[in-house]
Amino acid sequence: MPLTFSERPKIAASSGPDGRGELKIYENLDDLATDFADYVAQLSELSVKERGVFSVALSGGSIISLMRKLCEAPYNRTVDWTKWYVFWADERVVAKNHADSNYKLAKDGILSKVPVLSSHVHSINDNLSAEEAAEGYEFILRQLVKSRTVDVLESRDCPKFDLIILGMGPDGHVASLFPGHPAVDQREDWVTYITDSPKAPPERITFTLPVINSAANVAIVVTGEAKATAVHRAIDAAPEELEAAAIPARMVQPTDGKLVWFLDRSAASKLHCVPFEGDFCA
Ligand SMILES: O=C(O)[C@H](O)[C@@H](O)[C@H](O)[C@H](O)COP(=O)(O)O
Repeated sequence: MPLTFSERPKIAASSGPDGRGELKIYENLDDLATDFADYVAQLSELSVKERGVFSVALSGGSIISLMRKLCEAPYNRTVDWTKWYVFWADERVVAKNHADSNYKLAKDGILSKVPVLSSHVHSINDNLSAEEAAEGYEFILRQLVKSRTVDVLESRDCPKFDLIILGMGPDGHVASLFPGHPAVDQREDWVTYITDSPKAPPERITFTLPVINSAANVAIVVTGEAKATAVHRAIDAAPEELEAAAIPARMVQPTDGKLVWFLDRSAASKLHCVPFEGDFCA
């Protein structure tokens, strides 16, 4: 049996300044992946117990490989996968079997290895333009909110996912919300699109910030030295340190949900709010 959640070696677990989430920092990727699997499995169990479903939105990139432990014992047996409803916080507008597809990445990495029901996996229609794909995805979401498959944030007309899992780029983008891009300021639509992504491929659909910030839980999973500056700017840079446009990762502040950062030591190396001496394990 794996170590219990609190026994597993973390370097530090603390809360970011101004309540900007809980920080979990790990010496290595294996410890991060193990704890992350535990975190997702616990949220799934809680959501299924409370609502009978677990609605989760994935991103692309390295988070899928960091979710690999969910496909192994004990999670492949203990998680009630048939209650999962899977969405994408962002998706590239390419064919679903294209190497750039986040759907393909998740299917190959996780969904083909666990008994999630294919009818519960909601990928974009890959025969449409970016604009049409975003409209179509939002339509599906609105239907599932009506059926309460995806809960709704009472205070706002917004879907309330049980968990949204985000990666972050070295520029501080999350999902396909890039610094300075008008999509970051979209407050009406639930899903928008871009055709000029600075990260290839150019055409993508993406959840807007109101949807991300309406989630019951948001996990941002970031590893590697290349992202350390963006992690600092997102979590504990003083406002005067930031250029005009706050980076999108800093704008992830769930309305009444919980934000947790899963970081390896390299990605956390420029944080000022977490000294590395001693063990902050909770
Ligand atoms: O479609 C995408 O590209 C992603 O959703 C994007 O937001 C990704 O999560 C980050 O760029 C981090 O990617 P890495 O973890 O692979 O660096």
